[in-house]
Amino acid sequence: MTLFVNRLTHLDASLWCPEHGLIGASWRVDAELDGELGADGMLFDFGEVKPWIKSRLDRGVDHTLLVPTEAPGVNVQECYEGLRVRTETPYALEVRGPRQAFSLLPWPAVTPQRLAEHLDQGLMRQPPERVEAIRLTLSDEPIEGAGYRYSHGLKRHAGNCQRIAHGHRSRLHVWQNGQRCPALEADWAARLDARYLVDEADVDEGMEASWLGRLVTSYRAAQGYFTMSLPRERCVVMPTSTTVEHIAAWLAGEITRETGQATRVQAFEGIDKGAFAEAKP
Ligand SMILES: Nc1nc2c(c(=O)[nH]1)N=C([C@H](O)[C@H](O)COP(=O)(O)OP(=O)(O)OP(=O)(O)O)CN2
Repeated sequence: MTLFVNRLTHLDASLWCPEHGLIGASWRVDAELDGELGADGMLFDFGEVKPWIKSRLDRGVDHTLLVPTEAPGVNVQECYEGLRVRTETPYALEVRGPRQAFSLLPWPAVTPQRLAEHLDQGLMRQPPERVEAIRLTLSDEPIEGAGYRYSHGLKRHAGNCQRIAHGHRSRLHVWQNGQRCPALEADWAARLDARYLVDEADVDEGMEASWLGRLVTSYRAAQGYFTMSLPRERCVVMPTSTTVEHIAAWLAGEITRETGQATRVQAFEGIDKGAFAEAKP
């Protein structure tokens, strides 16, 4: 017998892509489970499937930086903070932070298919009674218009959003005069795609970093000390923290300033949630 649970949860993470560098990802998680029925006529109570899988994903890869350790130029070392990840191509990045902020994956590149198989194997190490196999499917939300894949860290968040390099793949909706503005949406999504969004308060303004065209950001949060260095051109510095409320307000303000028109923005943080904001000239 095979049981299925669609839209079981979402996974939000960042990954190192040998082609594009640091990118945010949000995947919808669907699950299939194989096994024999028990005396109650069930394979595994739906009420238990979801918390079992979600709790393991939340304690594992969710809100981590997914590091393909066999990708060209990727180097991982233990360090005082926990782990240090360095990359070379397509650009040099260094991230340091507590061990649990990283998922080290022995592959040349992270793909949703490989990650799903890896998660299946992890879940099957301690399967519930009667479950003989599990297959997760990770899929991107279909985005018919503009979308962008950003990374960030929220140092004040009590949970895993405090990790300096986690991210999301998000829609962007913009209205002016009551009409959606696809050209503005595409323009701003392109400006934010594969970018690191950072609060200016968390930028270390060292002379050396600015001469080399790099941005260094660091902070202490409940899980430990985090620091990251990457090319300045890969970052978008905001005057506030990078909660989705602030991203929406910042976008509405910037678009209004550039176009001279009142603007309403719906910013998403991954799939199916986010914030609205409005600005006037
Ligand atoms: N009001 C806000 N709440 C939260 C924000 C935010 O910007 N505004 N941001 C975060 C984190 O950035 C986090 O990445 C979002 O994580 P999320 O997917 O919501 O995590 P959950 O585990 O809470 O949700 P599930 O999708 O159910 O796993 C957090 N909160």
